[in-house]
Amino acid sequence: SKRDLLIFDAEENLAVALAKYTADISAKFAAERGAVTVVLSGGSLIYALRKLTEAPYLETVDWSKWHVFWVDERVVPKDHEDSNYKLALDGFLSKVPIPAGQVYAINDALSAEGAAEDYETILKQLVKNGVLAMSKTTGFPRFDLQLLGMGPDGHIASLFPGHPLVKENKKWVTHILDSPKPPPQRITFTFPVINSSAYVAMVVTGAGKAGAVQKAISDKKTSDLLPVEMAILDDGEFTWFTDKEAVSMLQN
Ligand SMILES: O=C1O[C@H](COP(=O)(O)O)[C@@H](O)[C@H](O)[C@H]1O
Repeated sequence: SKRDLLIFDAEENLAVALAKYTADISAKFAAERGAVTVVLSGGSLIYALRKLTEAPYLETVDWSKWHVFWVDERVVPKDHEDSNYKLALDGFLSKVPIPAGQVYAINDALSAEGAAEDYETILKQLVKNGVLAMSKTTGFPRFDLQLLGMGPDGHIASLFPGHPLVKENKKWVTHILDSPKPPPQRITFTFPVINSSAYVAMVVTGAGKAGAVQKAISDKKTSDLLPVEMAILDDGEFTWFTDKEAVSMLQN
């Protein structure tokens, strides 16, 4: 597993580089597999994807090959202000021509537990269809690219510091009823799924996240690992996309 730390002078430059990175990975998997499985988080990540909706990528990316998933979702109606689906639809998905049937939103009519089970069933069907790859070593699905953000507390997806869900090692998708960040009811991919990915971009900007970035990037590991420190890919490339503010607490 390879890890890279990219630091940009300005968020604008980060967004430009993130678009090229995503387009290159998209071209690789479209050619190799005929499908590109892309996982989105909610939060600030969606704004950072804005350059993909402009020239040249709007025309050059083969959007027809994209299959879009969420690493986590709040259990609210799809048109609710807290919905990660709505955030991505408004800021990204409505601006690129991905076939609607290849955008896998949660079933918002179900309970959190039901929605997590339903989402895992959809993933298993896509493995059977050959759209979604499986990791030969972990036995979990292997997404081509996960585009993720991190909260100031070091949480990723809806996997929060000190929460028992960070230890889930059987389910692909699980649910949480007591998220410390509202809204409380969510579904989330588990660590084995995140860590089976081929590529992960961890997109983190702003001074408010500098403490978690410092802890995550430090060589000195303590037993109280932040969720972002538990994102260790089995066989993939993990790239931090950061700005100066986010790395302002690093020593070198
Ligand atoms: O609640 C959530 O927060 C994280 C981090 O969001 P950010 O705005 O601080 O980048 C996000 O990655 C996750 O998908 C979302 O549900």
